[in-house]
Amino acid sequence: MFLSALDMLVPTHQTSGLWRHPEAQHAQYSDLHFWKKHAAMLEEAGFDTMFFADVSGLYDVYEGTGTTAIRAGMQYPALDPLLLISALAAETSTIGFGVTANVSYLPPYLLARTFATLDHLTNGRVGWNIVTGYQRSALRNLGGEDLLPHDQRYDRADEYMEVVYGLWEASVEPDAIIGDVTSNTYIDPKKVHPIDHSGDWFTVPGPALVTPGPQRTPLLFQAGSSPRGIEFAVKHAEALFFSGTSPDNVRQLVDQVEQQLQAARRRRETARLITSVTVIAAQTDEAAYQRYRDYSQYVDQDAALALFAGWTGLDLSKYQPDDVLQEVHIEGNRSALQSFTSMDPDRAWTIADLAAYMSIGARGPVIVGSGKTVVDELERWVREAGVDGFNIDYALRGPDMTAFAQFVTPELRARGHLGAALQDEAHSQTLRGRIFGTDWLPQDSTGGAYRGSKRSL
Ligand SMILES: Cc1cc2nc3c(=O)[nH]c(=O)nc-3n(C[C@H](O)[C@H](O)[C@H](O)COP(=O)(O)O)c2cc1C
Repeated sequence: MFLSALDMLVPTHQTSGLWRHPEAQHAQYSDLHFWKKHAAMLEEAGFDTMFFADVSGLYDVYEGTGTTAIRAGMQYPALDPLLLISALAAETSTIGFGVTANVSYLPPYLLARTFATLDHLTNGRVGWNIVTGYQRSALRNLGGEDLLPHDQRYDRADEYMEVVYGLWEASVEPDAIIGDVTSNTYIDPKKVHPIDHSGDWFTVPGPALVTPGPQRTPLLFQAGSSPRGIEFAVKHAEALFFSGTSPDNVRQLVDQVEQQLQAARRRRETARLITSVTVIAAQTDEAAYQRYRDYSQYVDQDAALALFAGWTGLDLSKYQPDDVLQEVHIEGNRSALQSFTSMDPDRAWTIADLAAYMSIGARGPVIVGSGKTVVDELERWVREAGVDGFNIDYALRGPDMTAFAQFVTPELRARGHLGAALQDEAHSQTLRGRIFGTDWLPQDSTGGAYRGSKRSL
């Protein structure tokens, strides 16, 4: 079972208001010592990856201002997760690091350099969560006016991928460094190639600034599940993240992905389908429910609505609590809206329902119980939704993940769901190697096909 620990370098990621809980250590998000200990604990507990979300703007749609998000520490302040990864790599040896970086804000040449650098420094343990963004607030601060229309963002992202594949797969040959003292040649210039990319959105001659790391292309994650988002994911992603309120809800996405994989002649085993769940675990079911009830006293529903408003672009402050959320055309995060509308056709979600649901764990379910109860429920999700694993979210950052390690992973291990790859010492220790058994993108993947398409300087 693929196990990822979801987090973000912010005081409040998805569960709102709990920074006020007596056990909360809300300053942890900017504390390197906390992250180092946390990474080591998650690795020991058998997690495949830490997964860092990121946004580059303020959630300022709710009431037309960012006040609620700022007050609540709702994904604000947001530190840059890319800068944390080397320190965590030094503290760990097998866990991977999925990091979000946005193609709408960072030029592909620089993003390719940053991830190639991290691939070297982590010894091949970095992954990239490819996002196109949904916040106007971010773009306004980067010299832009407005987001591109939803589907066009993915068109541009497709071309972005051509550029980075060129830089990672086709620019510098892995054996370019020859270090030949006799001929005074550190790098063989014949093995360094321009990419000469010139397209609708980008002109990048190359060559890449960094030699390929152990994975060349970092493991590719993607989480958009609108129809265009799924099309993009099937073309590029190796780990696909979903979020949905029920196994039926997520099953619809899994079915769409599986059909499209088949249509693209891509084998199902080349993708890992992962859904988000918030877990509140304890020694017994009763103790876990006690924690859940305790947490519920602290939630901040306005902050939850500010998050949803920022995702979708819908200012929910203008609705009445009894108004039913409708599927409308939006240019923001379509899968967030569809989770509570078209993907859940048997239920009419009011704004009050949404606020209550979103307050703990945002779009995903909350699983509460002992290790046995939690693993029973995770197994049910695997059976009914058809997913390969989970992005584990928390309500309280430190205590809930520690409880997961203490109560849930021993049960997962006992049932044979964890740890096989880690015990195989002969196995490659890159992230892709551990998940798929191969360090580089397969040659028949979209990115792998770029390998060997060399040009001369
Ligand atoms: C588990 C998960 C994590 C995500 N993390 C981020 C993130 O860190 N930054 C971001 O901009 N979008 C993030 N998203 C949003 C998606 O990348 C995407 O923008 C969103 O689902 C809208 O895409 P769609 O309209 O194609 O559905 C995440 C989504 C999911 C399900």
